[in-house]
Amino acid sequence: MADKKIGGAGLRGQSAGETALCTVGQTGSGLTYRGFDIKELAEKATFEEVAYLLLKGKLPNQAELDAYIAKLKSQRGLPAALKTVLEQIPKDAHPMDVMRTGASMLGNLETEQSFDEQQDATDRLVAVLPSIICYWYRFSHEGVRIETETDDDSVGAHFLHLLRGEAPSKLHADVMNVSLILYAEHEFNASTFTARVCASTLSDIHSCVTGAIGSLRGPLHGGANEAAMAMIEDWKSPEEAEREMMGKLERKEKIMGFGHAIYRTSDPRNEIIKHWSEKLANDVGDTVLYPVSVRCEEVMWREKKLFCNADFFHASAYHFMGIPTKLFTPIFVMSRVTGWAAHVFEQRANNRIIRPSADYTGPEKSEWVPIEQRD
Ligand SMILES: CC(=O)SCCNC(=O)CCNC(=O)[C@H](O)C(C)(C)COP(=O)(O)OP(=O)(O)OC[C@H]1O[C@@H](n2cnc3c(N)ncnc32)[C@H](O)[C@@H]1OP(=O)(O)O
Ligand SMILES: O=C([O-])CC(=O)C(=O)O
Repeated sequence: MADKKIGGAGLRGQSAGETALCTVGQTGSGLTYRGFDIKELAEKATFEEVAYLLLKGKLPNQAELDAYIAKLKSQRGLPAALKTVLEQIPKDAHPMDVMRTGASMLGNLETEQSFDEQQDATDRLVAVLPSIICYWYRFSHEGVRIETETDDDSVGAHFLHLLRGEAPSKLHADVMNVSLILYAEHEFNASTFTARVCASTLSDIHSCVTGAIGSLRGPLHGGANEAAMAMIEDWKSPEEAEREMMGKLERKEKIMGFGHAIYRTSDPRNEIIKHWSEKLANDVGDTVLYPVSVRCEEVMWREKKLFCNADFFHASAYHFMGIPTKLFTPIFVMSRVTGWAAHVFEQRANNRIIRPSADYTGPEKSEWVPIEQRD
């Protein structure tokens, strides 16, 4: 891993623009949002403060934060036409596809008419994405049409409340808060880059976010938390986990939740979410899933010097809170929408259409053959 070749495939190691939002791996394994270390934010901030920091450029004072939270709380309702669309989506649809459709439909109903509306359009998205996924989930799985307004101040507690029909415990609300902070922003990752490419054509914010959701969905990116859970959920002991992991490595399978395009020795988010996963394991009296996860981490480091990324211990943490596996990646969306939008604002403020070149590998000259003479 240490002598990884930079450049070439995947644009790795190449700068594709400037950002004042985030540094990834600059100080070894560090992560900062607008200069604030992720560890400090995870310990001291609320997700709403972090969202404000990313979107509005500074930490809010108390009055600003109160007003921001009040605004988000007032915008959780779903337009009737959006509810109708969500009710058409089948139960077996992937929730990320529901998020994608929800963001896109909102763009039809509440179109961003000018870039002056970008902050308001983003606040609306942050407020309403939990409503979109929970409305669809509860309707398709339980046949109920839920009210999407709650009294919870935080996005995380609000999401759990909608999902379960009751306010969460303080522990669960705290874990959601940290989780949303950890997932909020990560420089030029694939989904954010998607959003910036879309923004560079001067497209609307809903198109940028809809495209970004599509990029986040894949198992090499945000979908890894769900894929990691699918892998570990059947393993009944650390010994079984070790055997299975060794088999996967021998077969040269990719193991989801490990490795990173930028970090080389660790992902700073892992230590934080792992700590919360352990707390939740103790809370629910788990003696299997957490030790299995820890063994996976040990085996991957021992065998391949590959480390857990942000997604791996998110799997067990969400599972301990009773969140259905297929809703894991939509939670990532609820958080990362703040980073995506902040990058869209940045792109718009200093825009040039993103249009790289390609190295051509096709034929030099092709002969035209009339259709009736073709093989
Ligand atoms: C929030 C996030 O999006 S974090 C990322 C979430 N994604 C995952 O967890 C999916 C699993 N991980 C991966 O597929 C990769 O590590 C990625 C996509 C994250 C990064 O990809 P790259 O930058 O191409 O990885 P990198 O160049 O460091 O890989 C080096 C070698 O390690 C291998 N490797 C990297 N990750 C893994 C893994 N999880 N399991 C097995 N082997 C791996 C690669 O196959 C490569 O081997 P090779 O040179 O023989 O092909
Ligand atoms: O930066 C990346 O490539 C992926 C990642 O960890 C993230 O988007 O949070």
